[in-house]
Amino acid sequence: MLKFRRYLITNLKAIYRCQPGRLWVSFSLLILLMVSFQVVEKLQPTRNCHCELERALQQTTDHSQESPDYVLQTHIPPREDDHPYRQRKAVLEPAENTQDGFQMHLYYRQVTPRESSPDRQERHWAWQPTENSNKMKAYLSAQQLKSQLSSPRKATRGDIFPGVPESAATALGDTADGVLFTSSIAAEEHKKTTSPQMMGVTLQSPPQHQAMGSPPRPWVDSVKHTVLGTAQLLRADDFYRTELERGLLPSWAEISTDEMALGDGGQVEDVFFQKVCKPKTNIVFLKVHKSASSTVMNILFRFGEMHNLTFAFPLRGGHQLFYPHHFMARFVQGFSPGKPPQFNILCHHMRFLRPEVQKVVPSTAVYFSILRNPVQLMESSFVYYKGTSAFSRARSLEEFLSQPYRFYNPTAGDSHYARNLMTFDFGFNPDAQVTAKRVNLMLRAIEASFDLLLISEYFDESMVLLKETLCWDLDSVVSFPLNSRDSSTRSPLSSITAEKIKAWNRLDWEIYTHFNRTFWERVERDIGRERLWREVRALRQRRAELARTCLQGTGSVGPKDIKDSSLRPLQYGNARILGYNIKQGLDEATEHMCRRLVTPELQYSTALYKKQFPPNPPQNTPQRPLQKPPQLTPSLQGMQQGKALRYRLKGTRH
Ligand SMILES: Nc1ncnc2c1ncn2[C@@H]1O[C@H](COP(=O)(O)OS(=O)(=O)O)[C@@H](OP(=O)(O)O)[C@H]1O
Repeated sequence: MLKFRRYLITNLKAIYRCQPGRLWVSFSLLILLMVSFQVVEKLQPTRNCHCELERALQQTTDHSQESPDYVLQTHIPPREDDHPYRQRKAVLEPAENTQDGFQMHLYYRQVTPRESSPDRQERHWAWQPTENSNKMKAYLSAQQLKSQLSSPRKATRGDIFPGVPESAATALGDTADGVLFTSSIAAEEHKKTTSPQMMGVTLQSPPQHQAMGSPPRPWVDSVKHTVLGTAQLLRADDFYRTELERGLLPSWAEISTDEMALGDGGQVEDVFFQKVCKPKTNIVFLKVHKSASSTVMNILFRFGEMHNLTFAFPLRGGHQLFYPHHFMARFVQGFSPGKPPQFNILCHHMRFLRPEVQKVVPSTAVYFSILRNPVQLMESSFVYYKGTSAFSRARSLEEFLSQPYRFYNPTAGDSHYARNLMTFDFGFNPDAQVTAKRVNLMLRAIEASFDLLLISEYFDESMVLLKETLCWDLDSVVSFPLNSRDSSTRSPLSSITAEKIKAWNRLDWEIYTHFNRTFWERVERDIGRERLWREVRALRQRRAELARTCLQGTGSVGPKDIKDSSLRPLQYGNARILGYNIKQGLDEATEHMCRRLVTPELQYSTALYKKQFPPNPPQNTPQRPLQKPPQLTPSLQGMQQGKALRYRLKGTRH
């Protein structure tokens, strides 16, 4: 060995001594270097490589790859009798092939980043003379600044202006007649510490840019995010521990915002926050099944009605957007392909398909959805969708889970209720093979399309986060739980069953655990625990007050005990769905408010539909004979056509 080494070195030396030898060595080294680069490049994780993403996601969503029968039916014009139980068997038309192939870039938001949309332009905070302040809705007068800065309470940087980065706080101190302001350093800090969608922040943009897209409380975001790095991720059960226990939050978090009066009486809340953002009115809510989505929908209905917003209703006042088809813009009543997106709120059950949704709502829309722990979700789904092919023959959920493929046929048109229902509703293939890559792609795709994912187990916390994101007030997100089952139709689950459900719904489980984690990170970043807790408490107080004002008895009652039939929710499957009785003798305004809080989804939707599309007044001219209505299967008459059509919301003309 030693001999060989010596021999090699001697020979190499000889080679290196002559000119061609040196050239040969250099050339070899160059080749070696290039090969190394190739290898390193191959090892890099793929970033933004849409071709790769598309290929992989096509696998995730193209059902036909795994089962030739399991293809979409979106080319068939929607009919009244389209229903969840119909088989999705059809050949795709070429024009829709791309969408049904469901490529990654179609799921992602438009490639243009959010901040480059007109109302989300990235705007650095900068000095702004007071004379121009009419452009700026949120500013402190020099007087207010001085009085705040000279306050005896300012012990720490955080105490001066909660959430203001140090560089910005310095700028505040330096100014005599400037308004808000930060140095580019602060803007840089902010950039580093906020997500892309938080970047459209300004305190001095022209009014038309303030209308949307400026998330509230920019400085709070930036400081909190600085304080809690991503290394210190929160878990839900960790969340309510005090910051002292966790030792993470700065001292100013202790201060109630109520105490933070500035100068001549303006509050930080008022000065910094409430005027910075304007309520968002363009909204897409993906109504994921069995995840408290009807309660969220009620919130959207009330807000939309109160503010005269338009809803993207299913054709002819149906109650689902031809679910389980992937969403198509033409499923929406009043949609016309030539016109720009025109509806404010899209919130009926649909199977998400981003490019089609974009045709219906303006590009400024906030996209959000709500998730539920797949264990509870499946327990609920098993009872509610007991009539579906997968569940109807199983005597219990346990029996189903013991041998799922005895009952479950992935090619059945209603199979999605029995497996990975959330995955399905987000537009993906619920029967896809679970690989890390696929899961990762799916999560990234959801993240790219949705601004906010709420968690039904933390419903009140979710509502606080929602109101922050939408820049709504607390009252707008107060609700009573709707579509809840009576306890007699709930079954407790053993831990073994729970594990089986997680394994069977693995894709849903991945979605849920990921967004449960990001939910708490988001809360931490945007609100902070102290304020969250205060607002949750306020929300619960408000709900209790409303319950005392509006409801007979202590709360929800069984369907037989609901006296007003227009308030009786649809009873479905084996579930007994609870409802409410409202108090007698309320004044008109209170009755109007209370009724809306407890009106079930179908009735409310129908009433709003009639308001948006008033029926034609009767004419004297002879009517054309009505077309024979298509036949519905009995199980769907309530769902699609809406038994509720005969109901009327008191306080509306229809
Ligand atoms: N506020 C609140 N917090 C937590 N959970 C809530 C809330 N409101 C409704 N729910 C529960 O959500 C379940 C109904 O979900 P959906 O309304 O999405 O069902 S549906 O798909 O529209 O039929 C249903 O779950 P189950 O009772 O387990 O079936 C409701 O109890």
